[in-house]
Amino acid sequence: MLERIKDFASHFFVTGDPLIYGADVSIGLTTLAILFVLFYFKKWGWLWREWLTTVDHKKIGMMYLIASLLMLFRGGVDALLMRTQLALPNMKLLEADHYNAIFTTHGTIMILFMAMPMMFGLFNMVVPLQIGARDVAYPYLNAVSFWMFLFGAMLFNLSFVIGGSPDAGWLSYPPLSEMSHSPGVGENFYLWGIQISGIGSLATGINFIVTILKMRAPGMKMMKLPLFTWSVFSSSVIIIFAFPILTVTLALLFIDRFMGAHFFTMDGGGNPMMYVNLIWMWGHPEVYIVVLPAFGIFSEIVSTFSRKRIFGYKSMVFSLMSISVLSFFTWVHHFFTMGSGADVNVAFAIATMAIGIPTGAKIFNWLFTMFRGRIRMEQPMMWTLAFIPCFVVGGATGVMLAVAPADYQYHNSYFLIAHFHQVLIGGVVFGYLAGIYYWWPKLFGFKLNDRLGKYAFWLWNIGFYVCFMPQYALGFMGMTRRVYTYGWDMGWGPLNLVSTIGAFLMGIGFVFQVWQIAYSAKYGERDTTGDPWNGRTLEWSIPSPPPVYNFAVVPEVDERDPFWEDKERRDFAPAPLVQASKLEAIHMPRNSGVPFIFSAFWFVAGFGFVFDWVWMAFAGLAGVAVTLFVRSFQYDVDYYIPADEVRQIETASGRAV
Ligand code: HEA
Ligand code: HEM
Ligand SMILES: [Cu+2]
Repeated sequence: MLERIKDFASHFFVTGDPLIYGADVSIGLTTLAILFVLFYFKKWGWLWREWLTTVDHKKIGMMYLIASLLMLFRGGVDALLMRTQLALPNMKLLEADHYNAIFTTHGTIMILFMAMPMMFGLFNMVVPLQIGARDVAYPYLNAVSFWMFLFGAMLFNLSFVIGGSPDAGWLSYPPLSEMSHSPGVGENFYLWGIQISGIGSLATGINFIVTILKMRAPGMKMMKLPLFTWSVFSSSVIIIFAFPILTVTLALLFIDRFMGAHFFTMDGGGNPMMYVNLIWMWGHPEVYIVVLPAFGIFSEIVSTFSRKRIFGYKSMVFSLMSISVLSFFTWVHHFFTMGSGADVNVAFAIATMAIGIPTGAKIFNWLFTMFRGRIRMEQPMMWTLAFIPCFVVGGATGVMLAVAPADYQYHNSYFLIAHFHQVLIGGVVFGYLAGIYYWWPKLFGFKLNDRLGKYAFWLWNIGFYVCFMPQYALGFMGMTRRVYTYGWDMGWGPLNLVSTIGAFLMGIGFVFQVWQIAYSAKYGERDTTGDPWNGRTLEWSIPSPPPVYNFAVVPEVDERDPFWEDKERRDFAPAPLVQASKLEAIHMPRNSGVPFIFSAFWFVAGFGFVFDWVWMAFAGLAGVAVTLFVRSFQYDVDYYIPADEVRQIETASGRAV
């Protein structure tokens, strides 16, 4: 036992880097402060009843949002550390090893623990409201998904405090990620953190497909769905086909590492190229998983703020679905240079370029929607307008990369780094931010302050171009990705300095947004109407924030943009009130603590596997089994909100008499 404790303690002192000690101490102090507040104000019961056991899609959505903003902060600090190190030649801020760890955690966190949960947050906050449902199809599974994500993310982040971070890149190619080259525990944290949260993502994909197919309000045919909901559907379709590949790939790598198998090592008959193929069969679709919902958000916003129906609805749906199919046929473009041969490369190059066609169709549809519209420049619309040119340039450089012979030149250079940040920031981050600004008043009941938002907007936008445009040039000048420093003689100094300045501008933009949220919570304009933007879809027909059951009476739908059509029919006069006596009791899912405990046991099991403590891993797995067993005997999983209570809530919000 003593040996074990010593072994464990040694993990705290692996690197001897003052930066890490500093961060460890501040994490420790913050944790203590949070615990102190919870004890002091006796908030444990509240936390457990209202949040940890909730199955309400709105609350789960908010928790995803908070977690993803924290992860954006961590990923952003990583980014600024790297940019500071690269600002000048021969900088001494980070060691080579430390730099490797930072780009690995930055990339992994930004895609898997920032973009994915922010996206799931938006799915949860919006989809049931848009389709006139009272929750998702499987509210309990939804809670399982969230806690699996959160515990997976915590496990991954824990690597920073105990044991050392993974450092083999965000996709962890073997042989570098094999035991022979990465004997530390960092890779194990990577494998288990992603594995646990990945199961949650898969379950979310299934949940939303069923929700969209089965929970729509009467009359809402598939071709009448709001486009955001369509984009969630297309993204979920990719999830259910792509995430199982990830799960299997990481499991095989774990078996290599844990049991000395040879799936991906040359000795013993394995093949690292197999890993590269498998991981990109998930990795490429993954980038469309995160960008399609952003496209859906832009469609809603463009139409609302141009006060017009979306141009080309059917082609929008068709392009979403064709991108989700095409996204499975392009993965080889990530390794054109790894010897597939000219014929294979050509096939994948053409498939890759083909994605430009449906994407282009969407861009033109947005432009045509705005054409002759009465455009209102509110915050969501500003981010949408900023997205269009940014994404077109980022997409066009993607098409340049897709030219296989030319990719021999661009591959793994800063040209590539600039391409993917341009589509990820200009597309995904701008899109989700637009969505957050748009739906914030619905969920929280107040608007986010305009003035602070505009500062943030301009800082992000100017910062973006200042940061990433020079990187295209640096790529041509021969600067490769994943280098931790360079000499004066390379001539890369000035452009790198400019790039770093841009990165800090974006960082300041983020600070403004945090301030904006805090400020608006106190002083923000309250939304008393439920329809702050003159919206078109069902979520705007109910109060902000919506009552637990969302819709007191499930709406009947007969056309697209149902709420808008309804408003037009009554010439924008106030909606007629419901007769309180007609309101009925509402059937709802009951809260449960099992998803939290179940996922916590996965965390314990993952932690055990990370340190090779088999006793702990099996204890965790036993806990998982026991919670499943207990759950299977819980029959009391739902309840009715009495009609009287529904009447009370609806009369109080002025919707019923
Ligand atoms: C949200 C994320 C996202 C998105 C949307 C895209 C979109 C695209 N990407 Fe990108 N890509 C990444 C994220 C993304 N990518 C990441 C993270 C990597 C690197 C991973 C790593 O190595 O670590 C990468 C790497 C990458 C490579 C590998 C290069 C290399 O390693 O050497 C290639 C090569 O083909 C490529 C191509 C494309 C193409 C053709 C598109 C297309 O979908 C773009 C389509 C859009 C347009 C074309 C613009 C709009 C269209 C019009 C206005 C119509 C008219 C235009 C034409 C017909 C050309 N990407
Ligand atoms: C604030 C803006 C950002 C800055 C300044 C930034 C900066 C960087 C830097 C310096 C690198 C390492 C380059 C290298 O040495 O190879 C990098 C890599 C990466 N970034 Fe970002 N980034 C930002 C935002 C994002 C976002 C929002 C995402 C995803 C949604 C993202 C995803 C990635 C990925 C996947 C990698 C590759 C990691 C790897 O090579 O393993 N970044 N970024
Ligand atoms: Cu790709």
